Amino acid sequence: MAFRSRREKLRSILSGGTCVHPGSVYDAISIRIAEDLGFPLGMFGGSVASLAVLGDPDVTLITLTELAEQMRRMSRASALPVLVDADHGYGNALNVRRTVQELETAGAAGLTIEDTLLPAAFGETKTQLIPLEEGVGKMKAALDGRSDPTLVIMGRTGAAAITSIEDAVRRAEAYEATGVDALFFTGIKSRTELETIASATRLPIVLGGAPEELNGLDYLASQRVRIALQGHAPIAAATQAVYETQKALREGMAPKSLKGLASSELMARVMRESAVKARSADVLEQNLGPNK
Ligand SMILES: O=C([O-])CC(=O)C(=O)O
Ligand SMILES: [Mg+2]
Repeated sequence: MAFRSRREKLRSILSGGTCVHPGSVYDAISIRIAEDLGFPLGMFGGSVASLAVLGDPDVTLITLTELAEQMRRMSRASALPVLVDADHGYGNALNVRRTVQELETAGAAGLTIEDTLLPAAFGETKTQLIPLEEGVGKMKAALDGRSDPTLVIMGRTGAAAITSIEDAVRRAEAYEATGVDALFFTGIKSRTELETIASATRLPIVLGGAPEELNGLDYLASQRVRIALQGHAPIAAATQAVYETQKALREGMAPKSLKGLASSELMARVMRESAVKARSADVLEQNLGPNK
C-alpha cells in the first residue's frame, strides 16, 4: 500500500520511548519545508485547514471533501507522515467511518476523532461534549472504516478543560478499550493532571496545546507522551510575511527593495525544481526525436 511506510513511521514514534514535536503543516509548501527541516511528523490541524482552505476561523465550516483534498495535495508533495485533526469526524458515527475512508485514501498517516459536540449547538455558548457512549461508537466506527491496518486512529477528548479530569479519565479508558492506537488530549493544565491520565491508561499519549508547566520532552516522554503539539505558528508567520510584502508594494516599494523574501535557492528547493526539471528533460526533450 502506497502510504504504509508513512504510517509505520508514525507508529514507530508512538511505540518509541521519546516525545517529538510535529511540524505544523497545511499545504504543499509547508509540508515540504517541515520535511526538509527534519521534522519526523506533520500535524494538520483543523484550525489551519479552515484557515488555509477557506480563510475561516475554526468553527467547523470546512467540509470533509475540502479537508481530504488538502491532505491529498500534501501527500502528493511530500512523504512526511501527517497526523490529521479530523475534528468530530464530520457528523455521526457513520460519517466518522466515511471520514476515515477519505483520509486514508488521501494519504494521512493518522487521524484524531474527538468527542466535542460540533458544530456548536444552538443556544450554547460553551463547548459541549457528546455522551461517552456516542464517543465510543465513533471510535468503533473509525476503526471499522480503516482498510489499511497501519493507519493510526486516535481517540481524542478535551474533557479535562470542559467537564473534569475525572471525566477525561473515564472517556480515555472507554476509548482505549475500543482498540484505538493512541489517546489525544487537549486542555491538560498541569503535571498532576497529566500524571493522573497517564497512570489510568496504557496507550501512547498525544498532547494538544499544553501550558508551560508541561514543557520538557524528557518529562513528557516519562509520562508516555509521544507527540506534543506546539500550536500553529508557521501559518501566522506566513500571514505576517504576506501582509508585510503586500503592504510595502501597495505603499509603492519597488519589488527589488522588498525584505524577507525566500531566496531563489529556497524557492527552488520548495518546488523540488531540479527533480521536476530532470523529469521534464527526460519525457519532453527526448520526445522531440532526432530532429531536435
Ligand atoms: O489538532 C490540532 O492541531 C489542534 C487543533 O485542534 C486545531 O488546530 O484545530
Ligand atoms: Mg481542531
